[in-house]
Amino acid sequence: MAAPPVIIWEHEVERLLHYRELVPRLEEALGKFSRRDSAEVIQPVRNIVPLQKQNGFLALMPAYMENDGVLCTKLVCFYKREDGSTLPAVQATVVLLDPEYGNVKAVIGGEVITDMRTAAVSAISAKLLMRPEAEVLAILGTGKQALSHYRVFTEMFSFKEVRVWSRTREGVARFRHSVSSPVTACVSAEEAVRGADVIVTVTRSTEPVLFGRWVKPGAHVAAVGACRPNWRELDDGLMKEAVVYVDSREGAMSESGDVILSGAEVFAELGDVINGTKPAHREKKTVFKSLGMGVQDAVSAKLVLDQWKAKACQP
Ligand SMILES: NC(=O)C1=CN([C@@H]2O[C@H](COP(=O)(O)OP(=O)(O)OC[C@H]3O[C@@H](n4cnc5c(N)ncnc54)[C@H](O)[C@@H]3O)[C@@H](O)[C@H]2O)C=CC1
Ligand SMILES: O=C(O)C1=NCCCC1
Repeated sequence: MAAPPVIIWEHEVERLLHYRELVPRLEEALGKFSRRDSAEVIQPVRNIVPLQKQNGFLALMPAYMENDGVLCTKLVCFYKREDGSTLPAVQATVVLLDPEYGNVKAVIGGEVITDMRTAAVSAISAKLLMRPEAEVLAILGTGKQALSHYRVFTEMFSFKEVRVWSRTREGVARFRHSVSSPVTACVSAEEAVRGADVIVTVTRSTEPVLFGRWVKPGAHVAAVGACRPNWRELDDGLMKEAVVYVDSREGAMSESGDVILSGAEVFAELGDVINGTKPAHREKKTVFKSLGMGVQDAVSAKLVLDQWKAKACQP
């Protein structure tokens, strides 16, 4: 009989997961995904169940990495909550299975994984697509993703200034209290992004919050919110003039309102740039449209379980 599953909750994940180990694994996984070799990665576009009454969605995100022996699925609910709601915008659990027997090996809290892997992938997009001389980072939104993005971007790069904007003063105040270094609080999204080299959009908005006319030539945008086909964070102007990169083409074509409604062409997946099959247009305006992928959760969860086992074995 298989051993009972290990259960690893959020505070433990927070202790075990570090960007220095996570980022290279995600980069490798993105590259493998874009090779479309079914012995390396099988990851269908996620199944979505609408939760009409609760104004939300349940997404089922399976992934199988045969050569790595990783079989995983995330169950994630996300909601279109109003500001001030005490309920979370995203709730997730990750399940790791043994591909040989099909038994569950581990049940892992999925919120820290979701926050950290999403931010780490945006940071990978910046590493590949921002100009080397980038000095100013702007973050639109001040929730959980804003915080994880701030953490990994300031760990991986040396920005001279970090600007933040939120619709509410309280949002900015809370954010400033949660971070270790000074940030510039901006009263409008336009003020935050004018002249910025890298812009991260991490809002729950369903309408554009970032407009191409505000974005300077050569800037890189990592767009993380707006994960439904009728939701937007970016306007048509930005989508059409930028070179657009995505995590998964299939995901973007079925879920991204910014891609679908603007009619913008998807130039490449991040994995194509990692594999050297498509160029990184650092000199142009670039958009990385993030939607999130099962393989990102799979490698993150495997890392958590490996670290947990290593720590559990220590005397
Ligand atoms: N691409 C990906 O892999 C992932 C995307 N997401 C998405 O990222 C977004 C942010 O997630 P969290 O930080 O966890 O949420 P959160 O609730 O912690 O923060 C959301 C932020 O958006 C702001 N906001 C809400 N409505 C707005 C509007 N109409 N205009 C401007 N700002 C608005 C809030 O004030 C808050 O600062 C969500 O849309 C979520 O679905 C979340 C996880 C993974
Ligand atoms: O990949 C994920 O995890 C999510 N993507 C979009 C919405 C919330 C969670």
